[in-house]
Amino acid sequence: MFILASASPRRRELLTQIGLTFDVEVADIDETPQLAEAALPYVKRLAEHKAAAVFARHPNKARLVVLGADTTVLCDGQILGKPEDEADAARMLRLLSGRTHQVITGVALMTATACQVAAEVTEVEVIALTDKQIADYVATGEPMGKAGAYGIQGRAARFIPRIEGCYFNVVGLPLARVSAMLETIR
Ligand SMILES: Cc1cn([C@H]2C[C@H](O)[C@@H](COP(=O)(O)OP(=O)(O)OP(=O)(O)O)O2)c(=O)[nH]c1=O
Repeated sequence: MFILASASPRRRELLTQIGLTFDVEVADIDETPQLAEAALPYVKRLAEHKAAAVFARHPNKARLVVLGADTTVLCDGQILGKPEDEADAARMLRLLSGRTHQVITGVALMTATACQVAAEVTEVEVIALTDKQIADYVATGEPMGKAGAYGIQGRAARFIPRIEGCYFNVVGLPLARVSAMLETIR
């Protein structure tokens, strides 16, 4: 049995895109970074925590495979999670404006015998945004529920001239990496 431990509709769509069938269960864990925790260990810890929370719920673990993931944005040393409200979204977008940041997704694949954990980094360039562009974008509602307050797969595509690395990693799952991890257990 393969379970995606995530509430993210993007992750569901991405896994479906590569032809996988799976169940979905939401882990719902505390995503607060620890004091002075760096971004890579942070996303790996959360991915593993999400996978472990769902794994623990199942009595029959012998054939259970659970995938947990966490996406965060790192800009100028600051970890940007999902915005709390519209003002927070605008603050994040002002920070991202006119510079390159990293989108980091941690993934954890848990079975009864092992837990593989990895993190993938994609560099994302954002054009210089005007106050009006930021206000108009925030008003669409798209930033809510997304790390760094934008969706590259949505309207924010027009603010992103180039990326370096895996596109799907920015949307929420590094598909080639996840697929390679799954190959090792099949
Ligand atoms: C940067 C970026 C993030 N995102 C999304 C992917 C993730 O859903 C979200 C980051 O939040 P996460 O905490 O990684 O995931 P989630 O809360 O949506 O779901 P769960 O914790 O249950 O797995 O941001 C985009 O959709 N597009 C983007 O361009």
